[in-house]
Amino acid sequence: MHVPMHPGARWKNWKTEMGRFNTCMQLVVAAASTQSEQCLACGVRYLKDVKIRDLTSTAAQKIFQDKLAAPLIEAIGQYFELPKENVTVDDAFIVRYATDSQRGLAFHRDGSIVSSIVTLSNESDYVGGGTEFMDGSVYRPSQGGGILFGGQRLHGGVEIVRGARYICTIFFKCGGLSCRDLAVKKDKEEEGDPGIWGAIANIMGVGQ
Ligand SMILES: O=C(O)CCC(=O)C(=O)O
Ligand SMILES: [Fe+2]
Repeated sequence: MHVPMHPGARWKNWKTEMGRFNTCMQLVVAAASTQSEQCLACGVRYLKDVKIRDLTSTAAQKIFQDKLAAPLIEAIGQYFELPKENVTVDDAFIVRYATDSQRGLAFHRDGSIVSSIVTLSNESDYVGGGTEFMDGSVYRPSQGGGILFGGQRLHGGVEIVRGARYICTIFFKCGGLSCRDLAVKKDKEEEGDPGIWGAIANIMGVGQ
């Protein structure tokens, strides 16, 4: 199996592991039913992301573990030359883009060492969409296909123009190494909290 890693790569064997449509849809349905349970319990409306660890379906949890996380960790060990026994899922989500809610995602870095984005929707279910990198390349794998890339590489979600696009986004860490603290710090800065170094820079009157 050859997986080119720059700047985002299709992971070609993934389709056979997932069994395509049914398995993908099981994850989407599990996300939707988790969401409606949350609705009943607390009135919160599902709009965007459902964490894999919050999925109420144990079958869906198992699909994620067996068909996605485990084989992806193998691929990460192989292609990123990381010790696979130390690579774990830090966080993972089912994300929905739709014209009536979030259409896309601005350029950003993930709080991960390596990220994977896997298409769950059928390609005829949406127009537009895909993962874009700074060199202008856009990856739009068909249902059951995915990409792996270094989480610190700037990337964004292209806006969809029709329909709904479901993806599974997975953030991997390696041992104690994740870029989560960095990501949280950057988010805070963007929200106007300058953080300790920013505060010192402000006091001293120097820019960062
Ligand atoms: O929509 C995409 O393909 C990008 C998603 C993404 O970058 C993320 O969820 O962190
Ligand atoms: Fe991302």
